[in-house]
Amino acid sequence: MTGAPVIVLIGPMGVGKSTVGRLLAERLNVAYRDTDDDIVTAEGRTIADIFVDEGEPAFRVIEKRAVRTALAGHEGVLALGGGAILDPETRALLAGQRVVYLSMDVEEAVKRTGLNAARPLLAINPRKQWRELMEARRHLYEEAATAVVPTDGRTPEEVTEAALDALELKDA
Ligand SMILES: Nc1ncnc2c1ncn2[C@@H]1O[C@H](COP(=O)(O)OP(=O)(O)OP(=O)(O)O)[C@@H](O)[C@H]1O
Ligand SMILES: O=C(O)C1=C[C@@H](O)[C@@H](O)[C@H](O)C1
Ligand SMILES: [Mg+2]
Repeated sequence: MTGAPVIVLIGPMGVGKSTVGRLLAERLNVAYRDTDDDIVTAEGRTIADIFVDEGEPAFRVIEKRAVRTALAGHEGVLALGGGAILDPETRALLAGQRVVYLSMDVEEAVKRTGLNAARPLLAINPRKQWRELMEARRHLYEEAATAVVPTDGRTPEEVTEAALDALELKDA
């Protein structure tokens, strides 16, 4: 019998979920886990390859399963893929969890993600794509969040401290 993750990180591609997630895990002395990594390991191929081979809807089915498994089996810090909150069952599972939404503005997003082909949803015209994704998703991130932590102009260490403060886990 395992409990829930101590923190679930959500937010858009490149906002720093992996970077901050590892720092939070170190601070809290727990393990870090990332559902994108779980999917790559289980499938034996990259996320970009899954998108190309099977399309986004098939990826979302795989992702939903990976998120459910990780929420039930991981007690450390858990980062979800940027689009995981699109799924209503995933959002229902997040209710009652300690969820941190890491946010940033579009210019910061372009700086952090660049033109990286590993992010298939930002492969063409990343600034426009990112704006459109956020229009569709911002309210979902906000609704799922226990705490919103802006990352613009903050180092990963500062974001980590802000998240611990927001969750009142500073002395944990
Ligand atoms: N607070 C920060 N300030 C500046 N750069 C940052 C910050 N946090 C992360 N980065 C940089 O931004 C990039 C994306 O960070 P990271 O991979 O942690 O984001 P992510 O949310 O896990 O992205 P992904 O969508 O790939 O899962 C990396 O190059 C990282 O070093
Ligand atoms: O925002 C998204 O829809 C995605 C984010 C990444 O974490 C990956 O899960 C994938 O590239 C899709
Ligand atoms: Mg990541």
